[in-house]
Amino acid sequence: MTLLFVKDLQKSFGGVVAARSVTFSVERGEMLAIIGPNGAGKSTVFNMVGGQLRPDHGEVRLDGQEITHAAPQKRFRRGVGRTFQVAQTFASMNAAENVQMALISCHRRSLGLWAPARERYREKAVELLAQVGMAEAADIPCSALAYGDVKRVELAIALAGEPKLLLMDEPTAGMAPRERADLMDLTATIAASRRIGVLFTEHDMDVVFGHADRVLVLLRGQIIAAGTPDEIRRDAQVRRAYLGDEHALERPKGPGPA
Ligand SMILES: Nc1ncnc2c1ncn2[C@@H]1O[C@H](COP(=O)(O)OP(=O)(O)OP(=O)(O)O)[C@@H](O)[C@H]1O
Repeated sequence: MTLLFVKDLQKSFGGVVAARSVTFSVERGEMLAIIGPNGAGKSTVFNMVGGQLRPDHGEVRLDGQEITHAAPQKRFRRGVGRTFQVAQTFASMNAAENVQMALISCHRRSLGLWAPARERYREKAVELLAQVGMAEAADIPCSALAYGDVKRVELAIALAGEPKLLLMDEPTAGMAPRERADLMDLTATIAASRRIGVLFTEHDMDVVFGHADRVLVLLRGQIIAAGTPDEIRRDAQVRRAYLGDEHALERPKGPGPA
């Protein structure tokens, strides 16, 4: 069964139609990018899937179950995880404690109260950090980590909730080019091995064309194209939408200097 199915989503703000008849799906293990010029409606669609915005019309289904009007917390329990544009870790806590907090909040009902918080889920947290290449940073405060490493810790935090679908809002914003490629390679490997569907918005075309399995292009709230990175790069309507930025759709040249 399709993991995420979005049908006919519609959202207006006053007179502005931010999303119009938006229909798409995400399969398990698939990386789907939503792109489009500024104001195209990417955040609007993304937030309707995450539950931060209520659609005027249409439906959102996860694993066949309707979640169109479910609050973000309920979606989270159903398997929708999310990372944000700006990393959301607690700077004063170390990497392991940040992941432990996420694990404690995910498993809160099955916990006894006698174990000190510092020990709860420590092993599982370090295991998750190892999966994102950060096991050695377990005891380092997040405030002392490089930004790219904080984003990896954030990925481990998102994985603590065992998501079926991971929403990533501009996952590589603020990162150096090599760090971007590394984070997205890691995300793709984890998505494939755990069969997690990943829906992400992204302005960096190297990231999109280098890491998405499929790309959706929005323009003025409507999907104008959907396909593989190569199909999208060749699409005349998409090229016109990006007119004025003629390099935006060029083939990535591989990782540049960090
Ligand atoms: N809360 C809001 N109130 C009024 N208008 C809004 C609101 N949110 C979005 N819009 C409008 O809806 C349209 C789509 O906005 P949206 O933020 O979804 O685009 P976007 O593709 O994410 O843009 P960007 O790349 O600049 O982040 C824009 O015209 C925007 O001004």
